[in-house]
Amino acid sequence: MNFQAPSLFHGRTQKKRNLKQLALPQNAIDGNAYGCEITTSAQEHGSSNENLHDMNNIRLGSSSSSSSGKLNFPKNDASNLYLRRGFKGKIHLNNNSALDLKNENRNGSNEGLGMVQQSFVVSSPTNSSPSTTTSLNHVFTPMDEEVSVGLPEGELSKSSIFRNSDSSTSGTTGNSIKLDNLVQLGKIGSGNSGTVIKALHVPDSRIVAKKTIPVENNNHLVVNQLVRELTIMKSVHMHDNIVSFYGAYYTHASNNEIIILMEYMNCGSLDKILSVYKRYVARHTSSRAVPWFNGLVISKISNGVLNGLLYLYERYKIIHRDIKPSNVLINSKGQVKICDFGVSKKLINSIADTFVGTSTYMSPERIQGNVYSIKGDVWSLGLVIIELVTGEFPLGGHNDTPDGILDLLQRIVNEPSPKLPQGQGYEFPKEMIDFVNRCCVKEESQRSSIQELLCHDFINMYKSRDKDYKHWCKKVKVRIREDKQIRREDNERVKLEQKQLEKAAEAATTARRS
Ligand SMILES: Nc1ncnc2c1ncn2[C@@H]1O[C@H](COP(=O)(O)OP(=O)(O)OP(=O)(O)O)[C@@H](O)[C@H]1O
Repeated sequence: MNFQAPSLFHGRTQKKRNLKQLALPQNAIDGNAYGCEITTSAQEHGSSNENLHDMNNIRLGSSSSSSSGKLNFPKNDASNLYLRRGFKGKIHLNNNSALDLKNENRNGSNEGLGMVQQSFVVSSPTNSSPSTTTSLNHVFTPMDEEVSVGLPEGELSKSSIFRNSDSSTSGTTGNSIKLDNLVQLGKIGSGNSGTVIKALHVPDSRIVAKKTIPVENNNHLVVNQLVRELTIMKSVHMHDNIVSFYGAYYTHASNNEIIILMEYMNCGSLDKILSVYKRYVARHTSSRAVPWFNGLVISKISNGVLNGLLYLYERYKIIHRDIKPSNVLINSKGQVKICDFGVSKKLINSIADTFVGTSTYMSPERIQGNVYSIKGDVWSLGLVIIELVTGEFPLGGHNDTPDGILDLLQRIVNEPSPKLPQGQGYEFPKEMIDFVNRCCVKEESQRSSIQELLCHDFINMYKSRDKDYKHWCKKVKVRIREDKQIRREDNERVKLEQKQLEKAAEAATTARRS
């Protein structure tokens, strides 16, 4: 493979976190479909190679003796390289070329080691043909060029919708994001309407979530309706409990798709956290795992969701209509935010299509086609809380799976209101039990309003516990990372075992033939 020494340091130093970006040209690393391998050696300044392969992150250089090691990259679009201050060494690419790495202290000494992060990009080579290019433009996987939606005359033009929100009450999101300036970091998840990936916005080192919604058959009706709804989303100013919207784009790729850029929430959605918790419990069967979703956490989540809903309604008359665990996001700063409001699901999928598995958080009045108010979202919140603390969707779990959507819908309408379980090892504060009961009232007019719930004792009793909740979020973040690592290792093990089995089968066939 041809390789030219790249301009390693892609300028920017983040002041706050002392981050620098290190960019390798796309083809600098001759990776294969499964990633690439880098050999490192740290011989100078007495740095040793810690070889801490932490997800996409590699940490180099700890304290004393010199050493070297191999680092295998999984198939990633980007990775981080952490160099301790004072680290000096070489990074050997598997094409026999080497890059010098230096991270000297200002005084050039090795004292006061501090972590400095260098990010570089290892693009998964879709086109593995060698290239000599060193242009930084080639480092970043270029996205499709955004194009006009082709709205009918008089409708919103590209410029009015396909830019990020400009100003807000609590600050500004600043410049618009260009898709070309994004580097994909990996898939976060996918839902009924599309796929969400994590991406790095290179100019300001901001991590964003990029949601792609395919629009089948160039359906202009759908596109135009989405554009109208995205316009509403764009107009929503920043709020502590609403995921910030950075922009929306319509692209002509192999298929047409709408791209929505939004704030990345680093602990993910409640459904994901619940899954991580379940796996954590399964791995710690011997020691009784402390429930993650305790009174404090549920109170803070409820408070965040209710405040977000109230803001959307009072300021914009928006009713969310789709409160469910995957639409409530958390970050390690202790923030709770709701997402996915405003984009009409019915345009993308019918109710039956959106019904996956055994859950729907729709209120009885909505199912029955009655007038739907913001209290429908209160019902959904009640179900979300029950699901978080029991680990099961309340109207369909515990080995009592409904027979399809019609059975589930009739359960919601005809069966008694869902409640928090009592006994069987469950213990909840009485305030929490009352709170959930007030959310899960089937008769809409009897159900508590958002304002009433925000004044409930269950919300007030944890008001002064922000610090504890923040601590919880940080811990959850660590557990998510551990879970990812364990699952990655498990996958690798399974792959290896499969390979070994295939080899053994091949050897047996060869032996039989001969
Ligand atoms: N801004 C974000 N930050 C971090 N993770 C996100 C963000 N937005 C979405 N996700 C994650 O991506 C997953 C997929 O989101 P998406 O909105 O496509 O579908 P969904 O909400 O799960 O289902 P549906 O399409 O039915 O609404 C979510 O479950 C969530 O875990």
